[in-house]
Amino acid sequence: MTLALATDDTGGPEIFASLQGEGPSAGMPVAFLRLSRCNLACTWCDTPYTWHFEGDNRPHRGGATYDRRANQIVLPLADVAQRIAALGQNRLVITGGEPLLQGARLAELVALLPAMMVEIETNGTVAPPAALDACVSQYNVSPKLAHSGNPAELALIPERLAHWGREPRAFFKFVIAQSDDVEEVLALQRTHAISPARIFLMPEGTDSETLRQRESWLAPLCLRHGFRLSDRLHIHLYGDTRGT
Ligand SMILES: C[S@@+](CC[C@H](N)C(=O)[O-])C[C@H]1O[C@@H](n2cnc3c(N)ncnc32)[C@H](O)[C@@H]1O
Ligand SMILES: Nc1nc2[nH]cc(C(=O)O)c2c(=O)[nH]1
Ligand code: SF4
Ligand SMILES: [Mg+2]
Repeated sequence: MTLALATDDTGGPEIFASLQGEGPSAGMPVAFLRLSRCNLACTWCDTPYTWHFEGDNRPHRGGATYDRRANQIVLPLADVAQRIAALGQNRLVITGGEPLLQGARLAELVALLPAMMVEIETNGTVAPPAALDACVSQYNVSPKLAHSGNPAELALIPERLAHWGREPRAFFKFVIAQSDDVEEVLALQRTHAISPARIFLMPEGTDSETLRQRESWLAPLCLRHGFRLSDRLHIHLYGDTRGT
């Protein structure tokens, strides 16, 4: 059994140690595993190399294209597990791309790992299989608002959002580019009765200046609505660089 992984700048698998830069565990030292492929196509995605493969025009869900010859690495689960264990961390963040597209294989991967907390970054559109769900400590769910450019019927699936709303291990992390985007968050919060303490607003941006500027108007909005603010620590520390 194998996993399809994103590659770093050297062409190797994107498995690395870093500080979690976003959400409830920000600042924690963790191991990262970045998988390839996504079912959405956010206009501002900071990892388009995981899904926007060139050289093929076959249609793919969300308007992206999919190329079997793409720059992704397919590795046996045992090799992935060995590389993660070698990082010596006690917490693993699995991201992508959309990692739950390979959910069944992830369950097999976790079974090969030393005991670790497992955190999943997801766009919230794909259900985790029960075998994986049983090993997950935390879900960081980032539903995509209109400004992401995805059709709402693909990005905001009501029964999926209702599931995450009921899931106590799930935190919501909304990417915000303009203050108007928060109206959509408030509507989703009301519909799914989500406590504001489980909602993070995070500025869209891949450089410190943009993040700081957007945080200047996001902070008062968080105060007004009881939401939490997420910075993007890794951007300040390392810039928009693969493998960090
Ligand atoms: C690259 S995504 C991978 C996981 C999953 N596909 C998702 O969207 O949650 C990881 C996180 O980065 C966020 N993100 C991606 N591009 C961003 C950008 N330009 N500015 C701020 N956050 C961004 C996503 O919303 C998500 O929370
Ligand atoms: N340091 C760091 N923290 C992160 N938190 C979520 C990330 C992601 O891309 O899912 C990410 C990332 O790419 N790097
Ligand atoms: S859902 Fe996540 S990986 Fe997919 S395009 Fe959007 S931000 Fe990128
Ligand atoms: Mg990232």
